[in-house]
Amino acid sequence: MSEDPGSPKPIVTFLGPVASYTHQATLDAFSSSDFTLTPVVTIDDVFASVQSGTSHRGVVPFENSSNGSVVFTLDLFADLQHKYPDIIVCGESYIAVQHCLLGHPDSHHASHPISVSERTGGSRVGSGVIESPLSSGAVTPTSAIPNPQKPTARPVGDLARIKKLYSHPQAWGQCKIFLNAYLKGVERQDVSSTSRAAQLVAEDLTGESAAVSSVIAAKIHGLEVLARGIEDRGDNTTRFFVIRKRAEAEVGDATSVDRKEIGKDEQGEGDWKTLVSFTIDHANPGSLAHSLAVFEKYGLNLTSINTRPSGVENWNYIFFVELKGRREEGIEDGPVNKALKSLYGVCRSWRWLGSWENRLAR
Ligand SMILES: O=C(O)C(=O)C[C@]1(C(=O)O)C=C[C@@H](O)C=C1
Repeated sequence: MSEDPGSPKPIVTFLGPVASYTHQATLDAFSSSDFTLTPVVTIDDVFASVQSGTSHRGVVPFENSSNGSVVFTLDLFADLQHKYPDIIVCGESYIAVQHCLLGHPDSHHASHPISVSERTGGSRVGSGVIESPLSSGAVTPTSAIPNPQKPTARPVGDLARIKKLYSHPQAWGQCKIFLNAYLKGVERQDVSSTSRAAQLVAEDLTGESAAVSSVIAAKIHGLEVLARGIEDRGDNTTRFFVIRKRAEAEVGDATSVDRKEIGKDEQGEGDWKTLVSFTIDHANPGSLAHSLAVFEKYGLNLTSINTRPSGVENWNYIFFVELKGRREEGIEDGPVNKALKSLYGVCRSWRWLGSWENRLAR
């Protein structure tokens, strides 16, 4: 991007504070010399800043390879309160997520020893010796679970002093084996991001709390890495979306669209992805099948499907499909455009949520 020294750099907001994984994704997608990278507290704040035009782009987590969808983000795309009608996806970024357990050094807590009797969970001892998870209840084979999964990471010190864990809810689900083996029964507090968790632990001078966070957050907050690589799978990866505000000319829902403006797909459908949400008449047998068949009809490969509550009626849903292909503005034809036009006949409402370059195809 060319820089005019006279004009301020465009703002990109991301789920902060700094050192969150979303921050890493933002640095992957935007150069800090061309953009002002601004942390905000919640994913909602990212959407709000882009919708209001305060920021040029936003970066939000969307999906983790082992723990699935980030439901907060899906709900913001579902937009049941009609707060974010113009938000669309315009890019993606994949970040390898290696979680660490961060805390204060053991010596910090030397004057507050905790006895074994204070422990719960079987794998924690207070002597400074790390009990092997292989001998803890968490990984003992039973007839129901003859081959329990064992953590590959081991703590570098005694975790017996840890009474409270902080992290983003997505992280718990990515570190189940380690947490179950070494910190079973320890109270968990959900916070807005993993870097916020590290910040809170740094502020807690009792030394009794720990965060599931990144090694970068450890450095920034002066915390010790008590265990490294505690995620269940070595290939743990989170996908992030870059979002922007739809321009006036860009239309994309069944209620407001001028159908002539629906654009055209270019060559190389596989190099692009598109996100669409739609709702159906749940009382009508086949309405979901017919909606999905529209994509098949135009040869579009669906790569994922998600649902969230519709907010209208219990057990009614808003469906999200991701497909390979691109919708472009101002051009008449193309399979994505045709599929979207055909959706009018079969679903209740739909919304185009963006088309972007497929980073996995590079
Ligand atoms: O908490 C962070 O650091 C984030 O950027 C959020 C988030 C997520 O929501 O998935 C991002 C990556 C990890 O999967 C865990 C948490």
